[in-house]
Amino acid sequence: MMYPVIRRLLHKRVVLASASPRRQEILSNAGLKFEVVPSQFKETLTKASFPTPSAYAVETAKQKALEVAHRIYQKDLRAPDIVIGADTIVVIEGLILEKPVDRQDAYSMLCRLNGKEHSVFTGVAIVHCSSQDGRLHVDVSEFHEETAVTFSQLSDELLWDYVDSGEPMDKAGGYGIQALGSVLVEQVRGDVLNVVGFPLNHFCRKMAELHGPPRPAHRPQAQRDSAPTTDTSESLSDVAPGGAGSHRARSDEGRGHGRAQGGAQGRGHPGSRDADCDLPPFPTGLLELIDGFKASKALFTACKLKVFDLLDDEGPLRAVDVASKLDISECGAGRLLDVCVALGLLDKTDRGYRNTELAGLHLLSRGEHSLHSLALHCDDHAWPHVAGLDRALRPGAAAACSQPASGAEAGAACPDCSQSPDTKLWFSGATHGLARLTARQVATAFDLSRFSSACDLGGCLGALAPELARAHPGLRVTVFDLPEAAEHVACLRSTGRRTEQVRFVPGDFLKDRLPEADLYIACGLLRGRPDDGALLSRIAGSCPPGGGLLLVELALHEDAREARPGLRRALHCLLHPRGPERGLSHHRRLLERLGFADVRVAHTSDVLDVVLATRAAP
Ligand SMILES: Cc1cn([C@H]2C[C@H](O)[C@@H](COP(=O)(O)OP(=O)(O)OP(=O)(O)O)O2)c(=O)[nH]c1=O
Repeated sequence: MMYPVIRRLLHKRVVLASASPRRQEILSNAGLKFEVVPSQFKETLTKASFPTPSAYAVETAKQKALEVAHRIYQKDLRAPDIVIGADTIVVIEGLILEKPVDRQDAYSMLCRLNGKEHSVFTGVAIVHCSSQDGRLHVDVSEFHEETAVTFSQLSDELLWDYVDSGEPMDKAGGYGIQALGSVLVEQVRGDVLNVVGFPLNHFCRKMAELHGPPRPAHRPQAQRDSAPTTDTSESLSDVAPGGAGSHRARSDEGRGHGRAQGGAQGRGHPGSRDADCDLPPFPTGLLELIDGFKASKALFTACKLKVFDLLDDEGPLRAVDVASKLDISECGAGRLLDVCVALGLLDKTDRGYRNTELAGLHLLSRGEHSLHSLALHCDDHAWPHVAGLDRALRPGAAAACSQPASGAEAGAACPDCSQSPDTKLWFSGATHGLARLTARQVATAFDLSRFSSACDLGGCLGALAPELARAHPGLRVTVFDLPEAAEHVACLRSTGRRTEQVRFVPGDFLKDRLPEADLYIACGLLRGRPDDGALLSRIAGSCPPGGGLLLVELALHEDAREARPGLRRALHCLLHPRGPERGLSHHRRLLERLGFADVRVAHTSDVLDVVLATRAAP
């Protein structure tokens, strides 16, 4: 069972700004998918300046979360959707106790708590982030939860024994109720998870309030910020009778940050029912899925018309000007531009439409991180493929692709595979922006310091080599690709990137002798290639014992429970009904058969998986 509101967050980039293993465990157990980025905020706020201890905890939680949100934004130039911060304090007789600084301090704290009741407060900050005008925009929601804990009367000896266990040191008030510290506790009133560091129940209610569809007008909204109430299941339900209008209202509240970055944001929960009118939960997420193809097509069309280029050059522009400059109808232009606004790709101002930061970064036809060609590729190749999906799934259409690959026409190696959108994608140049966006993650996915030379087969469109050189200053990188690919590497030279470590060697990795190296890199070369074993065996033949092979592939991830990677892989397989299913286990088996050992995997992003294998001694 998963809280509906947690399910709604599965497609958002959620970050927990905490190093606390307890908080991580509580949120993981609830099914939330999140990244952990511990906060570097120094907990030095002046306690006396806060009207209440809880206000101090809430402010500390907020500062923790904001520090992480700003750090991520500075690093990625992309706002995460949600950053969660928390701070737990113990309060006895008005005195705030945080983590003990040493054993004596821990003992003193425990003595204060001995035989008495105290309060544990956890302040929580939920920071919704978006990027506006090139700056991070935050919308902070906060709350606190209080739990009363009573200690038994305990002997000095027991308290010292407990201090000597080491448990108190990283915990507010010097005890951990979830472990050995439970022997100290006689009574708890309230949410015990709040004591352990995170008030999950209150968090879910708060999130339901923030992310749930508006409740029907005839049922007044319950007061949510009070202590835990008994209507938990009701308040967490997805129920929102109404129709499409209810979703619209949610977007209008300004909670649409990251609209263009995720997929369905919630799914109907068949288990919960509105007791009053016996309607099923309103399937907001499902309707978003049903409409998803229209959103994609609008984005593709705007890219094809170069709307974003035009607005970058001349914006802000009104619909009438966009229409005349692109030679489309005024009414059509207005509608397309408004859809782009709703998708978070354009802003509508008094002076006309202009690109959002997301569109400016990724949807112009030029630019280092442009995904424009990827969008065009999806429109031209993946779209017709998806449109014919029902035919491809019919019996008889599922025979495994068995034609051998030949020569350097990698994308056209097999007629069936050549029709597969993702295979073409790697070879069409459409992934240039994607390759650039992911190159750093790939280059740093593993410690490669034991290698002195690397050979990037196929060159990965010139994107990976400079990142490898940057991340591993001792590594010489050879890009081995067809002569016509030399321009990719040459153009890096003109951009002044670190290139003294990088050289280009022309050749066909399917036919020619591979340049010597102790690390071979095959980026996007295997997927859709029926003879992937033959290519890997060529590499194995050149790789010295102790040498490595770095494989980078789309959607190898086999764990369908992982929301985004799982979905990506499932969609990939669906689009390749005639291709063999090749996930991590296939590659692992193949590599081991070819004499590679210690096969390790890094899931670098939602998009790529990186595998590092070491050539065993013969
Ligand atoms: C009272 C009590 C606290 N604690 C923990 C919860 C918190 O992790 C910790 C209080 O310290 P915090 O400063 O709230 O959190 P933290 O330093 O562990 O992590 P971060 O600042 O990165 O978010 O005490 C228990 O684990 N059990 C308990 O019974």
